[in-house]
Amino acid sequence: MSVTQPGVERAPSPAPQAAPSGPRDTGPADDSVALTTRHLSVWYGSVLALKDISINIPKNKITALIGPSGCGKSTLLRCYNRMNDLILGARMDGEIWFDGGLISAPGTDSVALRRRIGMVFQKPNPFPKTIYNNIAWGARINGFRGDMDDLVEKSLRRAALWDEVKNKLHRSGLDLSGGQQQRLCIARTLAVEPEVILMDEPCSALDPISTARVEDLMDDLKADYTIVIVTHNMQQARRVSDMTACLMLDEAASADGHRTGILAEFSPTDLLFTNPKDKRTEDYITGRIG
Ligand SMILES: Nc1ncnc2c1ncn2[C@@H]1O[C@H](COP(=O)(O)OP(=O)(O)OP(=O)(O)O)[C@@H](O)[C@H]1O
Repeated sequence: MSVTQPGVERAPSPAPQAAPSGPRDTGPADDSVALTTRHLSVWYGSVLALKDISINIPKNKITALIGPSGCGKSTLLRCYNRMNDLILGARMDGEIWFDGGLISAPGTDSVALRRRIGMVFQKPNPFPKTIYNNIAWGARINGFRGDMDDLVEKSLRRAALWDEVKNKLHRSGLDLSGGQQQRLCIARTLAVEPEVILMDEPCSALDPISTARVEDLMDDLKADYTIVIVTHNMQQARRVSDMTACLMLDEAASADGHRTGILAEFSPTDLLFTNPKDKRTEDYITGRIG
């Protein structure tokens, strides 16, 4: 899908976006879609980082975001749980819908949103706490009042880590290997029972065996969760994802060292890698541009 929309370089007014008027708009009614992104553009200060992105992230599938460095993959990912709000000067225009709510609108409760749309980062970042408390702490501050032992075990099992740590739950999470730490972070995310899990290059710091374990886990998790993963590894995108969005640098808009990303193509992964519709996608996946 080639995306060219006139006029989108214009920076939006810093004034808050007006809430939809009239009868409450509940967004697109398609049960197979978890997140609908319409004409999303993102600025850092006056720099347009992402231009006019429209994609539907399917429910209970894995969607990969690929593309050259600086094309805005992480920026797009962070829009889905409003992590960009934490970056001074970042702002977005356009719409993101989730479960009938316009989550891109001002006034969205980003803390509540992040409970439903969790995130796993590039570098495993367990808390400097015990394995048990890595799970329990987040659940507790999110109001969990049930059987904590049960929740810890369930989350660790779901993240395929239980057998490796069940006899050392009160050792520090930092004592685990990198791959185990990443699965602990996934377990911590699962403990809050999100609906969507965003993963920003979750395997880039891991060895091939740990990577394979996380990929197997992702495949297992998609029965219950929607997953969006940023990856530089095209083989990984091919192995794990159902849909792939290939972002590209917009040559016309990227200037003075600033980079603007656009969507080149959003297709089922097997099609994108075997029969890309867009020449830029083809050039990227065949290594002609990087
Ligand atoms: N906090 C920030 N402040 C200012 N500009 C930023 C910030 N984060 C990202 N950018 C800019 O936005 C653009 C997109 O960056 P982003 O990290 O989203 O791209 P990416 O495709 O994920 O890159 P990479 O593959 O190298 O991780 C880049 O030009 C980057 O310099």
